[in-house]
Amino acid sequence: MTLRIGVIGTGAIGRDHIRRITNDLTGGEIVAVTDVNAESAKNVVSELHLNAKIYENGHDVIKADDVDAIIVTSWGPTHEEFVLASIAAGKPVFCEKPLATTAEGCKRIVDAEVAHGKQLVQVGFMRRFDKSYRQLKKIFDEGKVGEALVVHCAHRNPTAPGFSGDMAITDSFVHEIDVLRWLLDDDYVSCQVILPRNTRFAENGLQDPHMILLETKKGIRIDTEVFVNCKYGYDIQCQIVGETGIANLPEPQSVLMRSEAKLSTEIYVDWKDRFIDSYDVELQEWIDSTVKGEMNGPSAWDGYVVAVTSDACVEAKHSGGIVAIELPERPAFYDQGNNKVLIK
Ligand SMILES: NC(=O)c1ccc[n+]([C@@H]2O[C@H](COP(=O)([O-])OP(=O)(O)OC[C@H]3O[C@@H](n4cnc5c(N)ncnc54)[C@H](O)[C@@H]3O)[C@@H](O)[C@H]2O)c1
Ligand SMILES: O[C@H]1[C@H](O)[C@@H](O)[C@H](O)[C@@H](O)[C@H]1O
Repeated sequence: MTLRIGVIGTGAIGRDHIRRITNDLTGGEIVAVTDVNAESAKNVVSELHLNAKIYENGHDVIKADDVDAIIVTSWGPTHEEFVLASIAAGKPVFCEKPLATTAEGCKRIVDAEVAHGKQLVQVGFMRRFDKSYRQLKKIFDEGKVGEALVVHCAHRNPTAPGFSGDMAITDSFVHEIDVLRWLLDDDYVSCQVILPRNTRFAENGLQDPHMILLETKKGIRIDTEVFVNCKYGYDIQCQIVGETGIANLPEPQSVLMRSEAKLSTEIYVDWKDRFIDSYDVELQEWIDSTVKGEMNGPSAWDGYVVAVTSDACVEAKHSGGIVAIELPERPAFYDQGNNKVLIK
């Protein structure tokens, strides 16, 4: 069976997902697209040679009889509305992060999904599908470094065009919030944000870098340097310090060069290149599981937890204090074990 997919938002990542589903993946076909910028939707259809209908708006895509599942890749503030409409229509929906821009919005989605009675929502936290994170999780789960005590991370972008306010937390650090609780099988209880000396390359009054500290239920301490104008490249680091050893996130594979009196390897500069395989795996698994009527990726509950944690980090940044992270009890609905990504 081919999954007939409607895409809402044909900007950077929407177009990229359409391209991979059309050219690289199997089992899915883009049959409907829309964008508030009609020209963008038209260009995607013609440039990628899609056999897809262009709709006036997202709600018409969701309602279309020949659309089995939805991908939401519009701007963050529009996600909640389209995800709620997809649940109301009983259609599976893959929503890029953020699930909603507020924790309350994410909770409304969780409540709607629970009331619907079947998991329909997957959130686009692609690091869980990254080969290197999966290798790290496998080593950790096999007990090769013992129980985790401390985790050191870095999230570095070369530049941050369009960033303002707290986006280093709400747009970038959200990936660590998601992937670390998945990696460690734990949840957060508190956070603190330390503001180091600012780089002269930070624009629009941005603070850069941030040092973000998280404490988990099991007592693991996590420190992350989020540095979005680091200049030298796109660099994601993660090191688990365990009771019996240390496990590092593998570096992306790259040719080791001896040239001009230097031993060197390249560093990616674009997150799209660093995570290209992860997006492929993420969407292939989403298509495959959706066709089987399952939902295996990051759930609406995971999207909600990220939003609550990210709000707490923003509060901690502005207050300078340690902020408690409080979550309601996870609904039993999400305990069914079908929202765990299987490790390959
Ligand atoms: N998982 C990741 O690593 C990752 C990476 C990049 C972006 N994202 C997320 O994906 C989303 C899109 O990001 P982007 O970089 O593609 O942005 P973008 O601005 O390039 O594209 C967004 C598109 O949505 C369209 N749009 C906005 N409102 C709409 C509406 N109501 N209906 C239809 N179309 C609408 C815009 O016209 C634009 O073409 C963001 O939420 C972003 O955080 C996730
Ligand atoms: O910091 C960037 C992240 O590393 C990417 O994965 C994208 O989410 C991008 O939107 C962020 O700006």
